[in-house]
Amino acid sequence: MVLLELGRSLRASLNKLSTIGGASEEVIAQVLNEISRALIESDVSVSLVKQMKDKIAAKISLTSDSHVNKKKLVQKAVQDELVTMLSPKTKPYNMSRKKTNVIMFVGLQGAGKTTTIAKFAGYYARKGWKVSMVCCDSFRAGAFDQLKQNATKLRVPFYGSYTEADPVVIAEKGVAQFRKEKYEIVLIDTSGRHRQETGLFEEMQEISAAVDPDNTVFVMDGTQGQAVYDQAMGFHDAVDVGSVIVTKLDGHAKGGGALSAVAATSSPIIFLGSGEKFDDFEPFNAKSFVAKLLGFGDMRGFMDELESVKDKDAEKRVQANMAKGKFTFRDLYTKFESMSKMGSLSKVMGMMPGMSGMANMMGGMNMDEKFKTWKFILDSFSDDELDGKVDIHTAPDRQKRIERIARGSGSHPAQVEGLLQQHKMWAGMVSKMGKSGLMGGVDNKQMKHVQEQMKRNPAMRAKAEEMARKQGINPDGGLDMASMMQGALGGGGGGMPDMARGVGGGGQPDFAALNQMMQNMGR
Ligand SMILES: Nc1nc2c(ncn2[C@@H]2O[C@H](COP(=O)(O)OP(=O)(O)OP(=O)(O)O)[C@@H](O)[C@H]2O)c(=O)[nH]1
Repeated sequence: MVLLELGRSLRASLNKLSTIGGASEEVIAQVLNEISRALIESDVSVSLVKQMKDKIAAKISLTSDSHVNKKKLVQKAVQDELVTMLSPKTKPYNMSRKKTNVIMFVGLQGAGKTTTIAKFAGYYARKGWKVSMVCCDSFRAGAFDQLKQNATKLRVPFYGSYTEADPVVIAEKGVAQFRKEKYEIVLIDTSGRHRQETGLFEEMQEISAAVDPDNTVFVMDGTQGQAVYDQAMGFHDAVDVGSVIVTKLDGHAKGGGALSAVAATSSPIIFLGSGEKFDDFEPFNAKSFVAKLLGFGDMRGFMDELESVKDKDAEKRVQANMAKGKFTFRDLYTKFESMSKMGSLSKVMGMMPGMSGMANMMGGMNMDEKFKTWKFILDSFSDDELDGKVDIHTAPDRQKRIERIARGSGSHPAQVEGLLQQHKMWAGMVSKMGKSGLMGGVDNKQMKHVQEQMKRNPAMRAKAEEMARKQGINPDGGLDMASMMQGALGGGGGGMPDMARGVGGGGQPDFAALNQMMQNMGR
């Protein structure tokens, strides 16, 4: 995830609250100082950090009740203040599937516009939108070739010209063509300049007047930290900037400053770029971002993402199977497909409670490659094997089948064996949960009942919070308890596949405790 260093420092500071026996005044002061230092190192303005620290300290001192868990209080206050600091005041443009959404990208030279357009195109194309690109950068030789190359890789149609020098003409023609062909998204790449100069702004204004974009996205280089504030304001004043994408946040020390500075301009940040690859791109939402930064996972973001990419019919089949305690190889394939549509695996894992640390730890280890290999392997299964009509785990000709699958998928039999072992583990978990009735999910009425019960019964709530923590879910992470339970249980309402906890050998869910709890809740 982006801002690895900052996240690590913040988490390490907050963890001190439990490791240095209790949360005395001194420990809290020390933690707040460390948090402030980490933010300043990430180039967040000193006065902003000071304001934030004062607010957190005030919130903590207001609570005189000695029974209140101070660690929780500090965590919640830090989380809330970071969210406030990073929350842009304006709402971003919401794309509609019923029209052609024309989106113009502007920014200084080298900020990453062309790369970002490709990432943006890939992100929406994966979700099934009809996306196209227009290259109006006639200033930089090679810009059209770069866009063309990206578009070809992504299999997205593009428009541009080697001979036409007027970017306005290119923009008009390109947009007209894709409107006629009923594309849902047209992305316009404009040229950048070294500095904010009149020529750049005039050209942007002319293109804008010619194509009347639904949204103008300002792409800015996050490595400049706080300094981006002036740049953002400059563009904001020159063209009607509707949203911002901050790039190059991969491990860069000044990322925190760039984000807080953009938020201070009231422009909504919509995506963050964190590398040169198309997958190094994630939607920005202050709450989810902070939850991930502090290592709490982002269940809501995960659920929203999963919801937006999944094949509804296939997921229904998986849910029905899982409710019966069944988990076939085809179900596994469906889960892989949904997850790979969400982007790189390390990103997906970063969204899962309790998994963000592991995603970071994985660092160089390429889980995405492993995932891809597993998909190729599953592609070489027969229909009967995928649907469990032939149980490959127990088939008398198991070894022969493994060898056939390995040949078909260009992999090693040991890799096929590895996948079989993983499947066995996940299927075992699903079977246990199916038997205990937990995989059927929890409907809204039951959820309401649970919520009511929790309100009336603090002991039950405390137990639920403890349970959620055991499942790696942060009860203070902005989710209500009922949704958290749903997350913890997996499956319910088409939520998180419980197998997620098994990826990479994570802990097993606490079935006994879950069962006990559901019984307590009157199920
Ligand atoms: N590390 C990193 N590099 C990035 C990111 N986004 C873009 N880049 C790199 O930044 C350089 C410039 O990116 P471009 O997309 O060509 O920038 P541009 O804004 O289109 O440039 P002009 O067309 O000259 O205005 C390229 O080498 C990209 O690979 C990012 O998020 N992280």
